[in-house]
Amino acid sequence: MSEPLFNRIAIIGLGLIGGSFAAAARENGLARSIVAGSRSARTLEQGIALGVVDDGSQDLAEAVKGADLVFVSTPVSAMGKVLAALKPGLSRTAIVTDGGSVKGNVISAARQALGEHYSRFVPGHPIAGKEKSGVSAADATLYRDHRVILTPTDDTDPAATAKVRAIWTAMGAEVLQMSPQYHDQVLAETSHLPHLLAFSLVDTLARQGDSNEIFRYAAGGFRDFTRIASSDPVMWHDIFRENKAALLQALGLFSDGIDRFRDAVEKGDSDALMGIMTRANSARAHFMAMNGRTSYTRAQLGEDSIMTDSSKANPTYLMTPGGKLNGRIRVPGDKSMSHRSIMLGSLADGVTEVEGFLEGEDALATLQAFRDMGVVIEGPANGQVTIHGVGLNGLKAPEKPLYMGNSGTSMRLLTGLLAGQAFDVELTGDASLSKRPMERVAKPLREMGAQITTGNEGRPPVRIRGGQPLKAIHYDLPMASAQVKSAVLLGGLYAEGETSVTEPAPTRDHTERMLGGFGYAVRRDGATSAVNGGGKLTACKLEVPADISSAAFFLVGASIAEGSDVTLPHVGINPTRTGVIDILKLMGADIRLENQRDAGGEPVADIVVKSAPLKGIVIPEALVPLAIDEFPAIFIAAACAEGDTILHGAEELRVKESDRIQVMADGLAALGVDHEVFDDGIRITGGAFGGGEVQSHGDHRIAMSFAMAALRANGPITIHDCANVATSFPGFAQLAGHAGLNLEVK
Ligand SMILES: O=C(O)C1=C[C@@H](OP(=O)(O)O)[C@@H](O)[C@H](O)C1
Ligand SMILES: C=C(OP(=O)(O)O)C(=O)O
Repeated sequence: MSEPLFNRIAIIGLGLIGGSFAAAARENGLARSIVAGSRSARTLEQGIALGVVDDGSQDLAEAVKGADLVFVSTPVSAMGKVLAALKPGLSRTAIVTDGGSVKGNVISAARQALGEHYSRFVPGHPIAGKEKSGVSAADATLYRDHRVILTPTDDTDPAATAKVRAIWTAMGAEVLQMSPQYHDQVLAETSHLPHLLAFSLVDTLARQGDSNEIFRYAAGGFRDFTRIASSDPVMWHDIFRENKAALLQALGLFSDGIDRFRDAVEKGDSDALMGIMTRANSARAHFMAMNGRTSYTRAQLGEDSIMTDSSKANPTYLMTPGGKLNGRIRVPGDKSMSHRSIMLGSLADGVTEVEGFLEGEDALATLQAFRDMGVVIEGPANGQVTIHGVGLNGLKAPEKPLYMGNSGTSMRLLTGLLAGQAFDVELTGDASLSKRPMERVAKPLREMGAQITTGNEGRPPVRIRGGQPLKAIHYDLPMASAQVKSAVLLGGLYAEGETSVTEPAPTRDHTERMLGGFGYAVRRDGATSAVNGGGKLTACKLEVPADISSAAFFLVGASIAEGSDVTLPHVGINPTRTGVIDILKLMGADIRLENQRDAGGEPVADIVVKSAPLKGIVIPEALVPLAIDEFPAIFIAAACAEGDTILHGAEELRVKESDRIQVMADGLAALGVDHEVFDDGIRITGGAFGGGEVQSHGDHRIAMSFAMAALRANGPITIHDCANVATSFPGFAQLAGHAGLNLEVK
């Protein structure tokens, strides 16, 4: 047996929290002996009788003698006195920690009471509890899969913090670390305020003369809202007093919110009412997703700064080799079009209805940004979104920076669109987006008169100074980028005169087509597109087809896995997006387009793919921009083809969510695929390959591409860091599993 973490643990205050800590320590073999200190002889007797602790003392200094860990779980208001009382018994090296729900005041009390021993005090707060209280309710599993927040200060000994972290982790808890101030603020907003409101609502209604009548009719809403008003008044009395400053601040925020709501009700302002409630709906959906550890809003909500155990938030794909793909696979809506539907719908006059919207995190980041700028957007529900457009000049200044998550398209297109607004705005993103180049859009927009600054080396954050008159320019795009083209055209909506852009090679033209769909004239002349500023967009109905970039994984998977036969219905086959089909066909793939039709100005088809022997090719450079997002998947096809596949002219791949040339090369190397990296591309020699461990570097397309590689690998493939698959393809694992891929999400 391994050594227990502690020799002797003393629990001071043997209620539900202390008793459960003792029970969990015992069950997990974390101490040789466990004793308790409590003023109540009865509690001690009970604890010993239940087998939760071995021994106990009413004298707290006596109780902690010989303990190398002391866990104090008395009410927060008593903490100072309790610590002073136990201090004389503390051994020099003993670590003291607590379970109080307020940290600032507890820390001040501990600093005073413990004196020179303060550096061994590790403030903590397990976020767990249940309706029952007292040691008789002690539960060895209470902390399993719950969060525990530690708030060490600069004076706290890091070794002591590490040991306290270790014991909580051993009890199955997820340990987070943050500053005491942040803890008190977050808890005031998310726990103390709701408790106060529940107590207050019940009390307010109970005071009314006919309260019995009211409660008789109290329905689910009342019960749900006020359940926590049954909590222990003594404990909450303590918390409200001890966390006064943060609670008052949270109450202030809340009363501002209530005033806004009241105002909207009074005026019968439907837009304002719908705005508040649709934002609340989506925020709550994000919270729930966040707790399921999937949402881009983790960072937006400050969680990145408090998450220390990110592995739990980030799934790994465990791929069993072999298998084939079969059936009808409906992949989610087109990402590029989903972004633009929100942008143009918001700027239109009237109500735009969208069907087939991609409920992935990138498109949701765009949607949230427009909500933050005052646009009322209902949904998404089952791909349906209703956008109450505010007109070209109706956006409002957001209250905080707009968070674009992982999405380059959101940040670049919004930079263009926001360059001509009357207000200042800042755009931020996650770790990957924060490394991507933004000067490519800032530069032409500055030429138009915009005031834009970018961060270090031209990366995010992007800060835009409002109120700058824009003038039209002609811009020759230095690289084939639909995002830069779109940013300039969207800026052009606000510029005086005709803004035109010429591209070096055709790139996706959804901005041009969709502007047309909203009744905004776009002049198109060969490689040049142009708009006149000052026009108007008119709301419309939009149908977003399935995303060919998501379909691409199945085009490759079905091509490489013998016996596959897949139909991908209703996929967008806009000619500026079909490079992947052309490339795979050149390699020998069996791909047919059936039922070709027009859906709201975009061509769509059902794509039928059957497995076929592939051969290596030199990829025509003209096809590169038309397949720019599909190269990770195409590289997997190349690894399964006979002979060499050679790609040049694809340096843009290095500035996507990851450096897609290098990251794919690293993954191919892990599987033993022969290849050679070029600055602007790669050579891949196809053949048999094995399993291995692949890092996706948080890049959705890398993760999904290597998932398909498993169909032909000779060993299992483990793909790390797959959370961002949800940016473009929520539900990928399930859908692919259904089609025949052997994928386990861990
Ligand atoms: O305009 C768009 O919707 C996109 C353009 C492309 O980016 P670049 O413009 O950087 O090539 C593409 O990679 C991205 O996924 C979506
Ligand atoms: C490059 C991509 O997206 P974005 O630039 O919007 O992050 C992509 O989806 O592959």
